[in-house]
Amino acid sequence: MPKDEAQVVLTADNLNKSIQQGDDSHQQQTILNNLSLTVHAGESIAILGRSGTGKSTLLNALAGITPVDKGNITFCGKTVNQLTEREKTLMRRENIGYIFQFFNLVPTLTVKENILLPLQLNKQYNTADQQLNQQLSQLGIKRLEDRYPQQLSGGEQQRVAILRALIHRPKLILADEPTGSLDLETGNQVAEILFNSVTEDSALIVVTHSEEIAARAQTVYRLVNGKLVQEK
Ligand SMILES: Nc1ncnc2c1ncn2[C@@H]1O[C@H](COP(=O)(O)OP(=O)(O)OP(=O)(O)O)[C@@H](O)[C@H]1O
Repeated sequence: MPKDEAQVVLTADNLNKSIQQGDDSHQQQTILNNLSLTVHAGESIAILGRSGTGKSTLLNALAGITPVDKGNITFCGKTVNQLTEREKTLMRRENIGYIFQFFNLVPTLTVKENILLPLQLNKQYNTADQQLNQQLSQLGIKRLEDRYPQQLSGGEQQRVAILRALIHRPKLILADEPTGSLDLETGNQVAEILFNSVTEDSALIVVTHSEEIAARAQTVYRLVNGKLVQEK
């Protein structure tokens, strides 16, 4: 289906976000500058950009984690800015799979428990076990399923975080440098799983420094001076 005819999953209209620089409250750094974005169902988007330009801030804003100073975000027909914190938590839990740059695994849960957590929180019956076992094996972490996060390397934690973000088949997957801690081969396997998980009802936004990962995406933007410049 042509992109323009597909259902819209998320729109961001004229987002503005500045942060205070250092201790001087008069010095502001503009991170998002009238940034707009439309995400269609079935779409995969890569966002490139230099370190510190605000890519993680943008993902956090889209997920309703970081408030913006001005602008509107609509997700699944709801205006995110108007939701209560509780409603935003539920929205993320049910409809967003977020792969954080620093993984954010729950230290007291095993690998398998971490991955299954979204299903448990959503009171969803686990119908994904066979597929999960296959993905754990594919990513070389099946043998680690009973370990705790602190017993894993960074790259192993990253793979757990990826499977956890996908388990509840979210409408929107937000991935912040999902292959940053992985070798080339494992990174490619992860990218395969990530891009294959986009269905005609869901979408993926991946922040990456890797041109190879970006090349897999349908749409590529670069974040420059607080705005998204389309490259593909
Ligand atoms: N909690 C915070 N408080 C103050 N400034 C912050 C905070 N988080 C990020 N920043 C600043 O906001 C800017 C954007 O940071 P962000 O993490 O969004 O960039 P990024 O493009 O994701 O970087 P990287 O590619 O290095 O991960 C940076 O200048 C950073 O120092």
